[in-house]
Amino acid sequence: MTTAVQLFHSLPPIASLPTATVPAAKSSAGARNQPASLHVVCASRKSRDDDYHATLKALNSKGRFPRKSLGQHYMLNPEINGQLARAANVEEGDVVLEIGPGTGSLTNVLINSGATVLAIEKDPHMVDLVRERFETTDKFKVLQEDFVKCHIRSHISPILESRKALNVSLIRAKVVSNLPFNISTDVIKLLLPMGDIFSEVVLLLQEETAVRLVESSLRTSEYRPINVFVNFYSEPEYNFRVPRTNFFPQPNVDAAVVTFRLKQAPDYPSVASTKSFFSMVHSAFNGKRKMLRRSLQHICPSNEIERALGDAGLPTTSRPEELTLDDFVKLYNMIAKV
Ligand SMILES: C[S@@+](CC[C@H](N)C(=O)[O-])C[C@H]1O[C@@H](n2cnc3c(N)ncnc32)[C@H](O)[C@@H]1O
Repeated sequence: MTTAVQLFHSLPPIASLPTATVPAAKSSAGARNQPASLHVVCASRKSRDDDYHATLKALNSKGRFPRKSLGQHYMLNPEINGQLARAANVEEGDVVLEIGPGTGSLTNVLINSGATVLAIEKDPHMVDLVRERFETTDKFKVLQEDFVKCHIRSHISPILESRKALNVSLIRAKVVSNLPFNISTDVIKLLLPMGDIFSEVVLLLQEETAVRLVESSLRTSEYRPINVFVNFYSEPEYNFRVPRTNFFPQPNVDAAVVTFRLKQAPDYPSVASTKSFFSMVHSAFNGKRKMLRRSLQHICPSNEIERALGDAGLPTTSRPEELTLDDFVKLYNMIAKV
């Protein structure tokens, strides 16, 4: 088996690594392809922390080689970790959930920003690695669990409660993570409805996913129930693109940072039942080519659906990809029998 060290010797020296491009401030989604205002040299010459060599050294100390099945693409650029922390405005006293700390490069930045970090890591070897790395601080705890299966509320709530007992005004935690791409949709579905315990969710996602979640427009084939879901529970913002050259090993795709500012329950669109609302949205998209008056016939007769669409100011021939979140809410409130 190839070890990290063998691979390391087959890789180019740091000085020849490519340049990562990161805007200094949050950009609007539309600014994605404009020239960035700050050019950051990959594996910064100033900071050797968590650069290319340090990452390989850490992996080798445990005899580990990155596993594809665990989405192990480690961040080599400390500047991007800093940008992730800044996107969530991480500051002294914050409680941050990190999914998949890996070698702890982002964790280190979060702790140095003053946060207490709860990390959930599936790979037991990486759990050992970060546990040893941060053993001298009481601002770090790692649990060896599959995030998708763990009960995150029961882990975070006691930490927030203990803060309250100390009269600290912190009410909600933040999430900052460089995620394995293959669990990102599951993570988003789990976290976005938790606006009572999380204020911001900042994720490094596959770029295509980031664009689909934040920018998908009406009347395009990319517009899906997940877009209705994301806008129901949060205000998403595309922050910046992260070229694939910043990871080890290099993935086949670029990444991007997205911030989801979570709404709290009183700010959710008013529906009698979120469960039956999203069930209606899914039914509508199941018949993608169908008009709503047909695909939602199991909820109420088509003439009533036509009337409701008309009352909502929409054509009676509307299809799901033509409805905004507000349109779906209006339609649901007129036709659902909860
Ligand atoms: C993309 S790497 C990022 C590592 C580190 N955060 C970094 O920036 O270099 C993803 C990390 O998530 C871990 N991981 C993969 N699947 C996971 C899961 N279901 N639950 C928790 N952690 C997981 C991997 O072992 C790996 O450490």
